[in-house]
Amino acid sequence: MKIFSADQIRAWDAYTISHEPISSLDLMERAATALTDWLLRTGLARRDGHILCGMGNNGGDGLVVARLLHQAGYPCHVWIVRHAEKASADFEANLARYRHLAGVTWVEEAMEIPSDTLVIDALLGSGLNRCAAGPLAEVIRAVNASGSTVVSIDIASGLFADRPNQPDDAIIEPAYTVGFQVPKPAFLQPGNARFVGRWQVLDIGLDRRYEKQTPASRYFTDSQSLPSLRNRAVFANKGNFGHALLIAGSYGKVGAAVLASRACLRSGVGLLTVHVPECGYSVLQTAVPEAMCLADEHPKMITGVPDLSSYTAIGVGPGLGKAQETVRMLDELLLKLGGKPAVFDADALNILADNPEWLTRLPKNSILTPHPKEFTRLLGRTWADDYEKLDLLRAFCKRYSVVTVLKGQHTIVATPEGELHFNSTGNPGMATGGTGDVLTGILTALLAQGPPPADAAILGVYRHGEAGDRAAARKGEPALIAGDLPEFLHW
Ligand SMILES: NC(=O)C1=CN([C@@H]2O[C@H](COP(=O)(O)OP(=O)(O)OC[C@H]3O[C@@H](n4cnc5c(N)ncnc54)[C@H](O)[C@@H]3O)[C@@H](O)[C@H]2O)[C@@H](O)CC1
Ligand SMILES: Nc1ncnc2c1ncn2[C@@H]1O[C@H](COP(=O)(O)OP(=O)(O)O)[C@@H](O)[C@H]1O
Ligand SMILES: [K+]
Repeated sequence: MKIFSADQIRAWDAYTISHEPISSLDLMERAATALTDWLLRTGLARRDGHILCGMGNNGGDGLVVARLLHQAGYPCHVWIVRHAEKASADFEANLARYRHLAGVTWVEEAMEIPSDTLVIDALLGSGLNRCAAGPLAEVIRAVNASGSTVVSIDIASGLFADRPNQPDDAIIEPAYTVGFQVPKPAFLQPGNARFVGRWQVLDIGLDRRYEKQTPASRYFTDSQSLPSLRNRAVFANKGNFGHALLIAGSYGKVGAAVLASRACLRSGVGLLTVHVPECGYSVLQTAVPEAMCLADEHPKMITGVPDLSSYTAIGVGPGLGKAQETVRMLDELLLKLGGKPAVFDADALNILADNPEWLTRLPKNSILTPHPKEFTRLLGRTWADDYEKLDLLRAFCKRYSVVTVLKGQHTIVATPEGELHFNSTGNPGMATGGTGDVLTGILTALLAQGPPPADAAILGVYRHGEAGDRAAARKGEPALIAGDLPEFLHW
């Protein structure tokens, strides 16, 4: 699914209005009807709730929701904050319609909000063009202080859809954000967690032709937009699915090699060889009998690179450590890789960060899988906000011609062409040691089977999160451990 900017979404509304065709008033009715149905379906609707409206179309949505809830037997208090000289036409039309049913209260300062009620936030939507100030800011702060359950329509009032806010901006902190059609960039930024809550988007029937014909550089990966794994032909043999080599583990961290290996084998690879320090040999042969094992001559760390000619993809990094001998091994690996597809993770990334001049030696389209800390090390700097992080990520991928998987809640797959793919699966239960090693195993297996690296990364990241979601559903988030993930992979 494409992710559009606030301007593009506005243009999409306009396209639908002129091509369906539908009046803007009827489109507002459709959006607010979908939202009211959601409130009724989830059981959040209640009598005596508070609906807070601004004077734009977001406020117009609020007035339609007020009317529909009233008609459904849930009359609410409607407050309108006077923040402008003039209201939007659709707001005015819906104010007139609502007034047939009940009154509204205009305010120019914060009102009393009870602590145990439902607040529907329709103050400001995607039309926000400066930070909320004056009475709007007062009302926003009063809502946040009330402790009520807040549902924001379209986006939390005060939150910019596609650019950073300042730390002191007045922004609603909702329990839920209910947006329309597609997620807004703001929903996906870790720094906005407080201002988004649990979010979802409702289909309001915006014209699909606009989505098809409008270019985007940001995507949301859901089950509908996944690259697929090649079908396994009936007469296939193991030679058809690649031979992966994992280079992983050091004394005390052989588990990382085991986790990556199990995940690799559960991701369709034909053959797997794992290169571990000598101390990991019997561990690996016992824990993962399906894998072949090469023992390094060093008892505790990996110091050498095997002959790479028979491998179709290489994964390096989990549990490696950063001993001098291992640093030399990575240098040798970069020399020997040629153009082979490869995944670099964990200490392989930390070694690259210590030797940034090696980044230009990475094979084109290599996959790098840093978490944010590792990414700051690779960059040699940090970022001022989530949006700058995305700019830096794009520039990094372009400069080194690599695919970068920036891990987190919505893991981002960034391509050398400048596309950003935000993942939709995964949960906080996965914030536990070793889940990244599992991802490396998955990605190495997929690369070995030959798809374009960006597709392998998008698909692998999605399935990794999905396995985490299945594991969490079965065991509960706190009980989830990395070893569960390979068992819950399903292709
Ligand atoms: N017909 C349509 O195009 C649809 C629009 N929809 C709703 O329309 C909303 C966007 O409507 P608008 O473009 O009217 O935008 P808003 O409802 O966000 O209001 C913008 C108005 O407030 C002013 N404003 C912006 N920032 C302000 C600030 N900090 N302090 C005071 N005033 C400020 C603007 O100048 C403008 O007059 C969406 O968020 C969505 O809720 C939905 O009804 C779906 C269909
Ligand atoms: N809150 C979260 N929501 C979704 N996924 C998460 C969350 N926290 C962590 N993850 C996922 O778990 C994995 C953690 O990887 P990483 O930090 O490398 O762990 P490790 O180094 O212990 O293997 C990543 O794929 C990340 O996307
Ligand atoms: K809002």
